[in-house]
Amino acid sequence: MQSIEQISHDEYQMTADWLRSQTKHRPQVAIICGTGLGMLADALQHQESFAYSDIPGFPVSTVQGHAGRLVFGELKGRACVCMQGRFHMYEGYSLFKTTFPVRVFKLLGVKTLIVTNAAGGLADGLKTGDIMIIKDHVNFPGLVGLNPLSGPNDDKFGPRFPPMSGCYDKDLRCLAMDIGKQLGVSGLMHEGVYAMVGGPNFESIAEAKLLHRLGVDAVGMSTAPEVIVATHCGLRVFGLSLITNKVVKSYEDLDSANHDSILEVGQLRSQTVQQLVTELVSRMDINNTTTNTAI
Ligand SMILES: O=P(O)(O)O[C@H]1O[C@H](CO)[C@@H](O)[C@H]1O
Ligand SMILES: Nc1nc2[nH]cnc2c(=O)[nH]1
Repeated sequence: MQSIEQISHDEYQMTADWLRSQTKHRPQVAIICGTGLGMLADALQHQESFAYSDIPGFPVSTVQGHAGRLVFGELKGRACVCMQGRFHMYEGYSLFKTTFPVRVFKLLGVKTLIVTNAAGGLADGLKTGDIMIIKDHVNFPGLVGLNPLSGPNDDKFGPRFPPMSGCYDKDLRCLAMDIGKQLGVSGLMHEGVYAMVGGPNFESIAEAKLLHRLGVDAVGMSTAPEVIVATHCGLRVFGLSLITNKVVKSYEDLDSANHDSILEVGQLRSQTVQQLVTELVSRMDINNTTTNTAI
């Protein structure tokens, strides 16, 4: 079990207040950039950015490909905040710390969270470079009690037992698929189930076969805790995985996953993912939220 080193409401509030005092931007959409996808923030106009190390209470990024900056700005006139770098359990952070920014975003007035990640493809139909819109997740750490909502519930954020069915907003998933068609990239686009594992090692072949048999389409080491915390506090969520590698599922396959080529695939698809997210933000119903009631 994780140690329950809970973060108080006041600590989230203090970080949100500090950010409010430093920038005039009032974001309605937050975007978390996955490994190799930090360029999503480059599309923001009228940027103001803060190194994580300068933000009170924020953890710092330790993974290559995660710049460690919070970037405020606008996408087609819509106020956004972008995390250029996320926090992972395998870095040694508690799940409360890995998800810390999500509650800060809620306190800043964000209504929609867009999560992106690099993931290994397990489904036969997924190729390297494909984009998988996340329709659901399996939170493996959560199944054994490692959950960012463990410990006393903070009712100011949401209920003790939040439902997770429907946590990836259906309207946004449909809109993303339509945008993919209009951008001429529907051949790259799929919908599927993402599984979070703890990492930092990539899967053994037996683990890969197991995940595949369980119905997992893509696997990574992030995202599910952020989505759980966002859903708990009533944020609408959209998620996408860039398939950066095919997970090795056969003892005859001599290939193996590595972080450098994962970063390269991010680079290769940067423009497409950027266009997709920009269009999604500009065309989403900005005032629509989930039915989950919270502050
Ligand atoms: O999930 P993101 O942060 O996109 O990164 C994925 O890629 C990294 C491994 O190369 C791991 O951190 C994994 O989770
Ligand atoms: N666990 C895991 N995470 C990844 N992130 C990017 N690719 C992979 C992968 O194959 N497995």
